[in-house]
Amino acid sequence: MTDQEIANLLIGVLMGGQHTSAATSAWFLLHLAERPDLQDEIYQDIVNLLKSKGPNTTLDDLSYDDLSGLPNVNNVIRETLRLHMPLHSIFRKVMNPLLVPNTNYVVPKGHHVLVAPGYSMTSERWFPQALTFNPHRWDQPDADQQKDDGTTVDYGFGAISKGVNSPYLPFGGGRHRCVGEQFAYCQLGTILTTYVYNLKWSFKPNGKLPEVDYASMVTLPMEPAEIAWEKRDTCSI
Ligand code: HEM
Repeated sequence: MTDQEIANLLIGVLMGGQHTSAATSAWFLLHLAERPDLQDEIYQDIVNLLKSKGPNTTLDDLSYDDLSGLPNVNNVIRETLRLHMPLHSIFRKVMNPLLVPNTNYVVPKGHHVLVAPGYSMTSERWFPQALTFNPHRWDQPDADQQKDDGTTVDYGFGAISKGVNSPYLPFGGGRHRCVGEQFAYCQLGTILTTYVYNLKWSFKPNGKLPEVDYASMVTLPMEPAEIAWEKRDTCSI
């Protein structure tokens, strides 16, 4: 591999792996600032999980597998990614003349096409009350009305769905689908669990959910995006 290729790959992993998770964390903190009820639900889930693992269990004792026992944590991440897919545009180079379905248009070889899954992820057609932050919509595992045929493929980083015809595609689809999805859920779940177990938060007086900055490379909140913290009894930071 050349130095240029190594540098390109590192930029891909660092950009793809850091900015995306940072943006998602910012958005779930901001949405939860409006929803103390959801913070408390997650807090109660964590307390129950720690109790179930025996006396004196702390957050540090939790493992990767334990995150699957915190459904509200995963649902908050899933819902945040629905409303705020960090990479709003996905590009593909057309390798063979491409007929646009149900039309006479053909995209010539060598051109690029752009896909914006945020369109279907915020469409009423697929998600009732689409612009409302409602993690509980994911209590139904098929809330994305996945039209998947159930087949999976393993490109070397674990089996993933082959399907690209779901309206919910925050990690893209096909051959260049995100390789970091599982890592991202682990990282984001750890961040959210740590925040909720230690702190409660809300907007400052007159504060509100900020607008989206679509001009930034990943969809970040516009400034000001400030919240006020309060320590919980279980705070250890
Ligand atoms: C919330 C977190 C993340 C989101 C929403 C996300 C989203 C995406 C999307 C939309 C793509 C493009 C897929 C396509 O073109 O179809 C992608 C590709 C990629 N992601 Fe992620 N990503 C996240 C986290 C991560 C993490 C944590 C890593 C690495 C540790 C990572 C590594 C990559 C890489 C290397 C690619 C390029 C794959 C390829 O071209 O074959 N991502 N990601």
